[in-house]
Amino acid sequence: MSPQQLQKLVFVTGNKNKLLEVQDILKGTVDLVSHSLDLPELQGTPEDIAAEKCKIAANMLQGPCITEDTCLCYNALNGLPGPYIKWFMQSIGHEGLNKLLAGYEDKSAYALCTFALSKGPGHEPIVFDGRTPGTIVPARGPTHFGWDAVFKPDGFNETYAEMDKDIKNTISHRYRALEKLKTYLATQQE
Ligand SMILES: Nc1ncnc2c1ncn2[C@H]1C[C@H](O)[C@@H](COP(=O)(O)OP(=O)(O)OP(=O)(O)O)O1
Ligand SMILES: [Mg+2]
Repeated sequence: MSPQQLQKLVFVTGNKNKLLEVQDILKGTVDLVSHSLDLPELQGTPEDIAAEKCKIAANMLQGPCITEDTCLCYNALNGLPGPYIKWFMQSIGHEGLNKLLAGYEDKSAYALCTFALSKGPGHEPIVFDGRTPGTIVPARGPTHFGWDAVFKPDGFNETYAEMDKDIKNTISHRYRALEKLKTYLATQQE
């Protein structure tokens, strides 16, 4: 596809690292414009949170946009901390995220990414999710990106933080959700 044909999308997020990853994954397929806003997030299912966040962003921008919400879900805790991972991470850190599972044999978890796309104010957002299963481990690797250091995806020995970015970006929850978004965008262009 030539650069002129690239579809333009506005990604609203307050998180620089997320933006970098999404730019990397969509490179060559979508012309991504970023808009930094810290959007309010309701409580509820990951889908509801992502959709509502996108509605608010579309209203604020008065135009089409995408937003993303990330969850880290422990199987032993029926999916919690889930969408509240940001606050857990800020309050109890990597060690606390491990200690939460101290009373459980099952250390398995999944990373869940939910993108929402709104065609503009008044349009119901469309939601795309991606999941990567893994295990919660004591922190390993650089610690600058959230909980990446405590999540070891299944089939790998490294944590997300230790992995080569090029590999992470082909197996991550974010990559998987963006594949669905890309497929949807391609059908819109036919
Ligand atoms: N790939 C990732 N690996 C590790 N941590 C992540 C990843 N993506 C996001 N995080 C962190 C950042 C946040 O602490 C939390 C997700 O909360 P979330 O509300 O989705 O992000 P955010 O508030 O930083 O940005 P946004 O403005 O898009 O909502 O998980
Ligand atoms: Mg947020």
